[in-house]
Amino acid sequence: MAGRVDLDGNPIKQITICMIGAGGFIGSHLCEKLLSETPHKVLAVDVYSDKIKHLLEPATVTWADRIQFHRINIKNDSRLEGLIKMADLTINLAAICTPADYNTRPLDTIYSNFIDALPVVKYCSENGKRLIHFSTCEVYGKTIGAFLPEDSPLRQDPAYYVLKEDTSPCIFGPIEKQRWSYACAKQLIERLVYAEGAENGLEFTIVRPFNWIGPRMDFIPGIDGPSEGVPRVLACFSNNLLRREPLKLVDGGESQRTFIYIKDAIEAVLLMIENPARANGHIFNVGNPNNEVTVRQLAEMMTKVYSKVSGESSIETPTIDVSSKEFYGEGYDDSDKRIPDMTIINRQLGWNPKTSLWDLLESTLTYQHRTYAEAVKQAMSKTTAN
Ligand SMILES: NC(=O)c1ccc[n+]([C@@H]2O[C@H](COP(=O)([O-])OP(=O)(O)OC[C@H]3O[C@@H](n4cnc5c(N)ncnc54)[C@H](O)[C@@H]3O)[C@@H](O)[C@H]2O)c1
Ligand SMILES: O=c1ccn([C@@H]2O[C@H](COP(=O)(O)OP(=O)(O)O[C@H]3OC[C@@H](O)[C@H](O)[C@H]3O)[C@@H](O)[C@H]2O)c(=O)[nH]1
Repeated sequence: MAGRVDLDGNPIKQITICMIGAGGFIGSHLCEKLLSETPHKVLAVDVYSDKIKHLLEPATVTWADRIQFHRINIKNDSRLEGLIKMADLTINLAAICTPADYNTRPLDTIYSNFIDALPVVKYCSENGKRLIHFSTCEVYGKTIGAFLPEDSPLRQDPAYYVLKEDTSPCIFGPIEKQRWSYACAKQLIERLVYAEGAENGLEFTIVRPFNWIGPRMDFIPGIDGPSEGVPRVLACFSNNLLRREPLKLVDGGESQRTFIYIKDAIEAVLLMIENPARANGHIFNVGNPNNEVTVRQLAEMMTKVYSKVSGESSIETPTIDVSSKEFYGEGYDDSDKRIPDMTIINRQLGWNPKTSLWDLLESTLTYQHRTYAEAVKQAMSKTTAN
């Protein structure tokens, strides 16, 4: 760790980071990276700590003095301001961010993504502290191309679908499509952070993750989360594969996504943390434009990869179609296509993703199989016995 320098060759000083939502998927990987590869200190804030338990158990770690866990619900805890004051940088990851919640729990979604984030922005601004705020690629909503006629040749033109931080509009559906409650709340908090920068000099960076995936994402229903819960697509499909049941394709699985390996994405976040002069005042897309698939193609690839890593043949009918109303309920809608433009992050931080979709699925599904296969088998045999 000695002699670490930033992108401009200046020595990197040790800092203290208040990480809110540190116990989640992204937070757990970021904590791991900071503790194992940097000298920085982490004040980890979350209501859960299961995903960072391995980093907190003193017997196993050499960095025990560099991480503190604070079990705090940021909705209503006066200790939050004190922690932000103690830190040089605050990273806010806390949010309700699973699509199954957006249309079924729109109030919780809006409160979590906007109202609960307000004090964090305010405390950073008032105390002159730097903030890295996690937004989402969902703020782009649908592409302009989605509104062109099906047979329009312009649909092939990147100008109509590549998503650019400084020029693309945010296109959401009508209010009754409550899917957009999340995107809209995230958009408003982005505008607030940006305005605090413009009017009060807040030093900020906004991150727009494009489908980061990998180990520890969400939960497997009935194993380490509620049996009726609906996680994001990686965990939904992993659950189906573990239980040897067909993967459910919502509305034909035609939506397109670009998936990035969590470990590649975390490299980008570390560059933002350690290069404030290059990251402050910017909004960054963080994704892998080379890993685009339809959800149907994702299902097919995950089926093949899971077969390889588990040694089990795939089932006869690997996928089934299901309507969004049946799967998510009333008010669901979808982003059609999400390709991040990489100009700004390339220019400011010289960062590029590395891992192909096949490779990231292979390591992630190996993890899923090792972590869950036995527990799923036991849970299923119990259900059959009953
Ligand atoms: N994973 C992705 O691909 C992705 C994509 C776009 C945006 N994001 C954004 O990145 C951030 C982190 O996402 P993630 O995938 O790690 O999600 P996650 O659900 O795994 O992590 C969020 C964490 O925040 C905590 N949290 C929520 N409300 C809290 C509160 N009131 N007080 C304290 N802790 C609270 C949760 O307990 C959880 O551990 C979110 O803001 C999300 O919107 C993620
Ligand atoms: O079992 C499933 C689950 C999901 N899907 C589909 O797979 C696609 C991806 O679904 P995900 O659950 O990963 O969620 P989305 O990509 O729509 O949104 C996510 O993207 C960015 C983040 O802000 C959030 O983490 C989340 O909103 C959607 O089209 C969804 O309808 C299925 O076809 N079957």
